Amino acid sequence: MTVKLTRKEVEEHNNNKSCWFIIGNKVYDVTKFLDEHPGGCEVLLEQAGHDATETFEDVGHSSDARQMKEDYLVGDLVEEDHQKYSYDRKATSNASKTEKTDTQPLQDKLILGGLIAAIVALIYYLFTA
Ligand code: HEM
Repeated sequence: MTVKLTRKEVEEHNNNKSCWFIIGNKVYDVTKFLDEHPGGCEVLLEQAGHDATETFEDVGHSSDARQMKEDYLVGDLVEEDHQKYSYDRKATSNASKTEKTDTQPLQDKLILGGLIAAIVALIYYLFTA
């Protein structure tokens, strides 16, 4: 079973003896990773006890880095402390993009139908002229 934590509990782990932060409503303990982080320990300590989602995303971490962070997972935030992130909004706007492409086949059919009608009209015109 996953451990459920509150933002308040995470806030207490805000130093180099115990450094936790939140990424995407999940809690990570990076105390042991501080000296290994390729971006340096300072940036991690700045986020200690806070929500590091936006900064983590802004850096554009590699998929290896994303995978790596799961080694430091300690638990999930309780439902009440969940937050909507701007990358969720991005995800929704991507979803509406998908909706747009969903209507694409209909547009394609209309264009194709128009073309066929034009060709039929041309043949009819040639034969009756
Ligand atoms: C558990 C969480 C994290 C893991 C596992 C992680 C891992 C990594 C890794 C593997 C890299 C090397 C480049 C790459 O592969 O993308 C990196 C670079 C970096 N990370 Fe993190 N990181 C974490 C959290 C953060 C946070 C919260 C920040 C906040 C600012 C941050 C800032 C940076 C910066 C500034 C670089 C250097 C980018 C560069 O020099 O190109 N990281 N991180």
